[in-house]
Amino acid sequence: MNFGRVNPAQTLDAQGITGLGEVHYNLIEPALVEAAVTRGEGRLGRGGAFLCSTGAFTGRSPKDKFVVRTPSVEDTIWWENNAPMDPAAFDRLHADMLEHMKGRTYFVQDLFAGADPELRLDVRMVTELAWHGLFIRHMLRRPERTELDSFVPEWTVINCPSFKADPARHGCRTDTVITLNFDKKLILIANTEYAGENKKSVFTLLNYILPGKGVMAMHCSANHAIGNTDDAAVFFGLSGTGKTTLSADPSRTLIGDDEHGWSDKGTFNFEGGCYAKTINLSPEAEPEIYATTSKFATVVENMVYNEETLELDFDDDSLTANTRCAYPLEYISNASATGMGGHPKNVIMLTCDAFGVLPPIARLTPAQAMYHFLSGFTSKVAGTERGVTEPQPTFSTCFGAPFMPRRPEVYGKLLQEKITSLGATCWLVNTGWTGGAYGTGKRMPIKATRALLTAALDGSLANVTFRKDPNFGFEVPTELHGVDSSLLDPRSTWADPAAYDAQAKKLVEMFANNFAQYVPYIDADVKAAAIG
Ligand SMILES: Nc1ncnc2c1ncn2[C@@H]1O[C@H](COP(=O)(O)OP(=O)(O)O)[C@@H](O)[C@H]1O
Ligand SMILES: C=C(OP(=O)(O)O)C(=O)O
Repeated sequence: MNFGRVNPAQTLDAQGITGLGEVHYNLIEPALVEAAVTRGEGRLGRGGAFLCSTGAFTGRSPKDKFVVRTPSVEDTIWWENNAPMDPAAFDRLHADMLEHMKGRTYFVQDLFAGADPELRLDVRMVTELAWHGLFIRHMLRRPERTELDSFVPEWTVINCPSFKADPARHGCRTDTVITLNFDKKLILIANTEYAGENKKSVFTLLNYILPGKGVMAMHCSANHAIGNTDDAAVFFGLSGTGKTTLSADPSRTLIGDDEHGWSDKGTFNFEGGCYAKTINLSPEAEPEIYATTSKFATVVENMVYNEETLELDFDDDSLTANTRCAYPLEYISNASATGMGGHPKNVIMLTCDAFGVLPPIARLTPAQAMYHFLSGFTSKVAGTERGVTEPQPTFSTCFGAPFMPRRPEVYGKLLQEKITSLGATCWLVNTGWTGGAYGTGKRMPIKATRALLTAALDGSLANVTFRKDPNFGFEVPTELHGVDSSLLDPRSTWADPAAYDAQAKKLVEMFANNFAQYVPYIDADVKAAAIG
């Protein structure tokens, strides 16, 4: 065994995981890159980035996710998105995985999940792939080397892509499984190489634990004004809607790109790194993210590259449209050193509207914000979810349904309390289509989205004229210097305004049908803000 830095009383043997071959504890980046290359998991790219392809397993599927039906969580889990698994089936899966793991090499990373020392979770990630170890070392928060001597993992995640589950024996739906057991404080991941599962499983866990402590857990990015942590903003959004792109704003300090908590003290990142989409990434529109793809140890996942020159092809989606790079936060020049900010002054909900109906930005009342938060109207974009090859309109509650194990109203009420008591301004931002639906219109120009967000965050947008939208009831700016005014009125961007009206009417009906499920659980003001 190769004992790297680890508390000797906390080896895997001490945790009852015995019989493995080599175990590498807490290797640092150069050693992980070397191990991954030596083991043939991928190759060194430009600048020392690590290039890997995960073949068939390039995305997530909601079918893979489970929470074990234990008495401690049964009444509080939202089974719809996290299917129940029988504890006995979990035990069989655990035993079979450990048997399969015998004699094989594993990589252990002991990490913190949560920048706030009072709320963080000490997590041990056990990965079969060296590059998964590298990925999660970028993505979670790295303890100081000295802190490892006393590190005691509270939760353990075992990720073994070479193990295939058996639905009949393990109580799952396919041979891929991601399952959380709150009694055993153990997460098992099998038969997927998608690196995103490593981070999203820990996210799901925190999304369960933190609301129990009165802390709002959010699928959002966050930043704050330079030199003023109190001027913070959060950007909710399902995968591919622009959390990473829009939070990496050179005029603001980046807190994080994907997972945050909102406590009595303010905002804090769960993570220590970013996981950006790289499909069609351009150095002009996103220079900082582009630059990370050739930095040392950045994990470049599923991108096609020239075998000789190692040049990355940003436009090639032949492996998947879910091409990614994972890098530590400090690779973005103006990232926060603490991962913490004040209470958000602005709450932004990013929606990728594939119908091309919603305006590029709208101001919401707190009740409208709650309505849109619970509705979560957006699109699944190509690639992240297996089988989704073009934008697929969806209502993903809390803008992150796959990761929210409690009932949506739990998150909704926490958010509503914070928005109303702290007086945050709320916005809905369409980063999806304009000028027509997907197929006829075009994607909202990033430049326009950025200009509108800059004006919303610096307060100047509040000074322009707003109109009330006849379909959705929210307020829409009619002009902003530097943004083509016609973009602000989506109806005028369509070649056929009558077709716009018909599509808007359909969307209003979709909102109403979807929202019926929340009506029994919500307050009168949110009911009054309902559309349709
Ligand atoms: N108007 C827009 N706003 C934000 N992103 C856009 C826009 N138009 C196109 N994009 C693209 O959409 C993708 C957004 O991905 P990303 O920011 O990683 O999403 P998330 O972090 O929410 O998963 C990027 O590839 C970005 O280039
Ligand atoms: C990593 C994912 O999402 P995001 O793009 O929001 O980070 C995911 O959904 O697998």
